[in-house]
Amino acid sequence: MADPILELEGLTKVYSGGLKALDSVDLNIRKGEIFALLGPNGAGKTTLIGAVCGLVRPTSGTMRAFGHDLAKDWRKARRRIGLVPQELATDMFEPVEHAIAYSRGLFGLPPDKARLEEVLRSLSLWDKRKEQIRALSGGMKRRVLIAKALAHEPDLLFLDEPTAGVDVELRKDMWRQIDAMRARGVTIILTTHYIEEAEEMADRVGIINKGHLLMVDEKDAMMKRLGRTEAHITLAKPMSEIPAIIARFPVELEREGTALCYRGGDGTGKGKAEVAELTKTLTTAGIDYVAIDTHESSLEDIFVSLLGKQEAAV
Ligand SMILES: Nc1ncnc2c1ncn2[C@@H]1O[C@H](COP(=O)(O)OP(=O)(O)OP(=O)(O)O)[C@@H](O)[C@H]1O
Repeated sequence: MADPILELEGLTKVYSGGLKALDSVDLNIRKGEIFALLGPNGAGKTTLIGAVCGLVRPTSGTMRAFGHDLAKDWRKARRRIGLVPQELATDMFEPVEHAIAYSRGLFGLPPDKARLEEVLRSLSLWDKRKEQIRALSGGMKRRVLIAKALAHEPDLLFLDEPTAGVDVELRKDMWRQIDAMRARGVTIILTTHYIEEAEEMADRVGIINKGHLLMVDEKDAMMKRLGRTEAHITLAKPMSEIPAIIARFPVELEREGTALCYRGGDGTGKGKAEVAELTKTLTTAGIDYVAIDTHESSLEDIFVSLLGKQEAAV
């Protein structure tokens, strides 16, 4: 793999109560990518981030970041890693700019006014810099969290559920921020429940459930490999069997012969073209239909179907 900046091998975490939150996770993160870790509640996302950021002690496995073994050389690597946690654990009475300058200081970096201004401006916090954090809206507090993580100029940034509970406007704004960070060369790992978010922004996606990393792939390849087109064609008259003229299409009769269901394609638009051909064939054969409902599968469908398969396998 080109330039892995984070390498996890066999990463396992068993909490003291015996719960296995991570089960032998292998993962390489490439320089400059946006990697989305998708998984339901309790999948192990926060535990994985915590392990890399030194907040959770792994039970076994190895972690290397920027070529340093995190178990031995943690400090050197940690300087280059930023974390935007889910919740603000900071002094709410502090003015915004102090909180951010302090975060930078924690990493032993000298104060840098220009950098502070740049971070504040890029997150639209400049006008709020003198305000106490507690006086800010929820969305603005989120921005403070990001600003704190950016203050020490990390090369690898973890965002744990960056947009959970924020409104649509702010979510879009956050996406833009994340894009801008990537443009500056920051590698980004984000966890999310919002599949839309992964679909919109990520280069690669990892799906995790019950501590198992079920799949890691380029987002586009995943969509192509697992994407499907589904079309429901409501017929003018019910059928008792599939006519030979359309037997070559992947169709089934549904709703007591009143609808034809096409399931095929590969997430590249091939399915849509095939549905168009199917309807043309029906028309030519004099088979009337009254409605067509087409659905291209999304990352969400892929996610739900993968998790369903895992449930079935347990
Ligand atoms: N300190 C802890 N002690 C014991 N169990 C824990 C601890 N922290 C997390 N867990 C458990 O480990 C599992 C994974 O939790 P984790 O927070 O990593 O999941 P997550 O994917 O981040 O979930 P969410 O999306 O809800 O934040 C869960 O079953 C959780 O209850």
